[in-house]
Amino acid sequence: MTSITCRRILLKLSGEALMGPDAFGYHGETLAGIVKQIDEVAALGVEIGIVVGGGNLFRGATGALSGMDRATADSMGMLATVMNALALKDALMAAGVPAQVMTAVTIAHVGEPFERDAAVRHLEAGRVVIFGGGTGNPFFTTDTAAALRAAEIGADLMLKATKVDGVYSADPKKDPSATRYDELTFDEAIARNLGVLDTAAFALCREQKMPLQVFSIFKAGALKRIVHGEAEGTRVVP
Ligand SMILES: Nc1ncnc2c1ncn2[C@@H]1O[C@H](COP(=O)(O)OP(=O)(O)OP(=O)(O)O)[C@@H](O)[C@H]1O
Ligand SMILES: O=c1ccn([C@@H]2O[C@H](COP(=O)(O)O)[C@@H](O)[C@H]2O)c(=O)[nH]1
Repeated sequence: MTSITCRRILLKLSGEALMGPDAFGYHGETLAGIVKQIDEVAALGVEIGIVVGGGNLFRGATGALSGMDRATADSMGMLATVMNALALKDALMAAGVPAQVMTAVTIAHVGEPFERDAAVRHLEAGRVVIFGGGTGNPFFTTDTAAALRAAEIGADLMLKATKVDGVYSADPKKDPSATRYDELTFDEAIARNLGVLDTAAFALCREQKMPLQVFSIFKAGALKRIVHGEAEGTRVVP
């Protein structure tokens, strides 16, 4: 196999991916498959930060649609991502992978409050750091939180692990004629309004010259192939 192309990565993990074929919550077998992929890469010595979404539990926009105050609904969404961070930490620890949860919203006894230097120390000590609570601010998403944490920890690469196998010309779940890109630029992704990542997250990656790889977390061994520099999903480049 080829040599490792990154030293430190930030993995944005879809919350919805954690529910596998179910309609809500966590699917044990799917979670185990994700943990296996993270373990494979951690075993190579790659430092791994993770931002996990909340789509398997709650999204603020859904709460707002049913009449909730948006900022309150977003706080609930952020708490959902903390729950996912704890579920992921538990599954990683059970598999023997050291992991630490850090939260953007302070919740005593649940995880450490996010602090950049401490996060880097955990990474250097070989712990997977799971960032819960998004950015800590309403009206944002975990995509933007991922781009932010990737920049803060000095990641070489941001990865978006999701349910589709890359960036398409349109949402492949809605348009079966959509075609997948192997590579495109941030300028192209923003100009074409490609909805796989929010525009704020695309823009932050572009500004920070942070390459992004979008891939399906359901493909066994995909994460390992990416850190070995092999083609997988779509690469978005500055
Ligand atoms: N141009 C596109 N290319 C690929 N996927 C797209 C595109 N436009 C929209 N999507 C949709 O974006 C989804 C992934 O992003 P989304 O933010 O909805 O979920 P997520 O990152 O999986 O987070 P969570 O489930 O935690 O909210 C895909 O499942 C896909 O249906
Ligand atoms: O910085 C953030 C990140 C997230 N939220 C809220 O959490 C949910 C779940 O996150 P997803 O990115 O949609 O998976 C999101 O819908 C927001 O309600 C937030 O407020 N701020």
